[in-house]
Amino acid sequence: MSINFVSIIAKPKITITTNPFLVSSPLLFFSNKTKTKPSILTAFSSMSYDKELAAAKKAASLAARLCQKVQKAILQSDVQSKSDKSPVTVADYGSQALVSYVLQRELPSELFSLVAEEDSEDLRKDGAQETQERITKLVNDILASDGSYSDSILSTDDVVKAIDCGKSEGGSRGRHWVLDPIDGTKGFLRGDQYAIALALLDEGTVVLGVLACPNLPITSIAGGGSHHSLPGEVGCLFFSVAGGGTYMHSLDSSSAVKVQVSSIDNPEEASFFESYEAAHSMHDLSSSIAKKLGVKAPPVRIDSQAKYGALSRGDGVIYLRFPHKGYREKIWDHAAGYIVVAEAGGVVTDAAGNPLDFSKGRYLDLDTGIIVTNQKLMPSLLKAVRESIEEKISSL
Ligand SMILES: Nc1ncnc2c1ncn2[C@@H]1O[C@H](COP(=O)(O)O)[C@@H](OP(=O)(O)O)[C@H]1O
Ligand SMILES: [Mg+2]
Ligand SMILES: [Mg+2]
Ligand SMILES: [Mg+2]
Repeated sequence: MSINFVSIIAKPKITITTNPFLVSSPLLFFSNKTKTKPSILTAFSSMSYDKELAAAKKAASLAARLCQKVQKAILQSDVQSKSDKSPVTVADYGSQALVSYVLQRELPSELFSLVAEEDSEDLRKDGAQETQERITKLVNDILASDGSYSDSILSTDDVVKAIDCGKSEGGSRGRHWVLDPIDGTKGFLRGDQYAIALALLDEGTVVLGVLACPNLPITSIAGGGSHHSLPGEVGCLFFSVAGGGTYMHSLDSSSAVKVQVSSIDNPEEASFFESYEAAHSMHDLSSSIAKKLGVKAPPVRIDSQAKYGALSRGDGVIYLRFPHKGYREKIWDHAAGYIVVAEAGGVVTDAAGNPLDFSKGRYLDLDTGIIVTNQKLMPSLLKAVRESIEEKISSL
C-alpha cells in the first residue's frame, strides 16, 4: 500500500488565551405571569457542561495522538475490511476504546451511554488476538505517555469491552455520547484529512461537540482546491457547547480563539466543500448547484468532518453532501460537525431545508442530502438545491 504522509509539526500560533465556557451561565428565568416554558435551546444554553467538555476534549485529544502515531507508520495488517466493505484500522478501534475509557474515568458519577461506529465483532473472531494486542498496546502507550490513570493498565478484554460500550441506540431520552473514532478512514489511509468526532446528545439535542482534526492546517485552507497533503502547521481541535459559540485551538496547545462562519453573501465569492470520495456524495449534483448559484471557485474536496471545522472558521462557506440512493446517514458522521458549525453562526439542514434530527437512534432520517452554509446564503442555496434536484430527476 502506498501512503502519502502529511508532515505533522504542530506548533501553536494562536496567542489569545481565553477560558471559554468557564464563565458561569445565565440562570433560567420562569415568569409566573405568562407561565411560558423556556425553549429547549434556552434551557440547554443555560446548563453547564463544563465537566463533560473537559472530559470530551481530553478523550478526543488522546485519541488524536493515537491516530497520529498509527498514521505515521501504518502496517498492512493494521487495516481490515468490514462486512460493508468499508475499511477499519487498529486506530479506529484504539480511538474508540480510548474515548470510551477516558469518558468513563473522567465522569464516573454519570450514567454512560455511547453511540459509536465500531464494534468488536471482527476482533473476537479466530486469529484476531494479535490485532487485539496491538490495539491494547496502542491504548496503554497513549495513556502512559499522558501520565493519566497510571494505576491501571488495560487488558485486551478491557479494551474490547470499552469498544463495545459504543452499542447504545441513542434516542430522545437522557444523555448519549456520539462518537466517530475516525471519521474519514479512507482519508486517514491516504495520509489525508480525518477527524475524531465526539458529541453529546441531551434529550435528543446535540449540546456539545468536539472535533479533533490532526491534519487540518491551523491557518485557513481557503482556495486549497483538491489537495492530498497540506503544508504548514497542522492539527486543530474545535469545540462547542450549545449557546456558547465555537472555539478552536491547536492540538498542541489550549489557547483557544472564537471562530465564526464566513459572512460572504455573494455566491460568486463563495467556495464549497464536498467529500473527496465520489462514492460518498454526488459531485455532479453539487457542481450543478454551484453553477446555478454562480460559485466561481472549484470545489474543495476533503475527507471527514474536517469540512465542518473548516467551514466553522470561514475557510469556505458551503458544504454539500448528496449520498447516492439508498445510503442512510449515521448520527456520528454529523453530530459534532453540526454543533461546531451551528455555534459558529452557520446553518445545517437536509436538502429540503429541514433541521437534522439526532433523536431517532443511530441513523438520521433525512431528505436527500445535507447542506451547510451561513444564514445569508441559505435561501438562495436551498432554491438552487431544489432546482438542481428537480432537473436531475427529470433527466433520469
Ligand atoms: N456510500 C456512501 N455515501 C455516503 N457516505 C458514506 C458512504 N459510504 C461511507 N460513507 C460515510 O462517509 C464518511 C466519510 O465522509 P466523507 O466523505 O465526508 O469523508 C464515512 O465515515 P467513516 O470514515 O467514519 O466510515 C462513512 O460513514
Ligand atoms: Mg467507517
Ligand atoms: Mg464517519
Ligand atoms: Mg469512522
